[in-house]
Amino acid sequence: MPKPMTPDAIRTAPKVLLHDHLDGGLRPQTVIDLARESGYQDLPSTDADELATWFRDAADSGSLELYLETFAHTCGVMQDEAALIRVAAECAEDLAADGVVYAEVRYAPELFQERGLSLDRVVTAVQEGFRQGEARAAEAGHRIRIGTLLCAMRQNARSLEIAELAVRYRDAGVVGFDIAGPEAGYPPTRNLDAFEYLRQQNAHFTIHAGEAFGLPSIWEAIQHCGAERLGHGVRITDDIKVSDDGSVQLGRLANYVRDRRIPLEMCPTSNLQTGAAPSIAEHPIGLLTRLRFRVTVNTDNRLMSHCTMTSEFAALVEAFGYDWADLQWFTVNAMKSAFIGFDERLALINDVIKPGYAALMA
Ligand SMILES: O=c1[nH]cnc2c1ncn2[C@H]1C[C@H](O)[C@@H](CO)O1
Ligand SMILES: [Zn+2]
Repeated sequence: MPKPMTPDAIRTAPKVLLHDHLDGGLRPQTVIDLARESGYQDLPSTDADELATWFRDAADSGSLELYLETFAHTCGVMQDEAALIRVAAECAEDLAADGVVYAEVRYAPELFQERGLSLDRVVTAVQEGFRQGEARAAEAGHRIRIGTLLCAMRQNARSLEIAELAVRYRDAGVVGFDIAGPEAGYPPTRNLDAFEYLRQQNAHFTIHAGEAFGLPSIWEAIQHCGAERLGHGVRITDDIKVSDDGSVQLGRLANYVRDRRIPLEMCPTSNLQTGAAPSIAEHPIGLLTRLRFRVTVNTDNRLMSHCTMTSEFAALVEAFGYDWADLQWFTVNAMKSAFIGFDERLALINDVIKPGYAALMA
């Protein structure tokens, strides 16, 4: 008999997370502690429950630009190495306790320089934090492997410098690059020199595209910049026509994305908050999964969206009736799409993911 798909059972299932922001996943109490230690004065509350609610409500804004304003408070308290180490270590512990076995966690090093940290010190501090968190998680009986993605902020025009940083630390835990921040008005082609450099270095990158802006953003990300994956990519449905009789027609870009198996890093709850989708039940993930795009499920920002991988999976199970085989499919899709090497991905699929789901389905 398959195990009933309760949140507790889903938590025990091996999960893979490709799109999670370090500065969007702090524990509320940690934000408060770090603010006190560093003298940060601007927090809207110093009560952990109240602060958690504030982040969720403020992020529930209906626009990506307003959603992004909440990061001033998390970045505001992450301006020294001790804070970065603590946040990264807790991130690893929290993901591991949620049953995540492999995660790619991203952040923008340029946002942590308000008190003079160099980019290199930011990266080494975060890597040290992940190392500590992985070790503490292992002691608690949860194995997790974390790879890091470095983001450049679209509005800041420092992408080549950050791409070089990502390549410099590729053998020290950094597995790829991304651009994040406001999408409308900042097309990915503004960063062509960075993407060109990364391709020449055989380095991996994804691009936030098709979240707050539509098909041109996705097309540029893939065809001009060479993105291997799409952050969100929900608006690819603008190129898919569903007729009243249920028949479906894909445009050329949607066909390309599906044919090339370009991974979509979908983040359902985050999309409700920024207005990219009206509800989980109406989220494009339902259609894209039915059409067998390479869909992956992600958290984006666990603090702002008040979510975990378990709660995202549980919400999809409730809305679409997915079973364990579907959750395994999302997980294997994500593992296949990760930026670590083929041997490691294969080992995680065969030794961890498949046996984990087999036990739940038996
Ligand atoms: O969903 C998002 N779209 C674009 N940018 C985002 C999203 N979530 C977080 N960010 C930004 C805010 C963070 O400060 C930055 C790096 O993690 O990335
Ligand atoms: Zn994101």
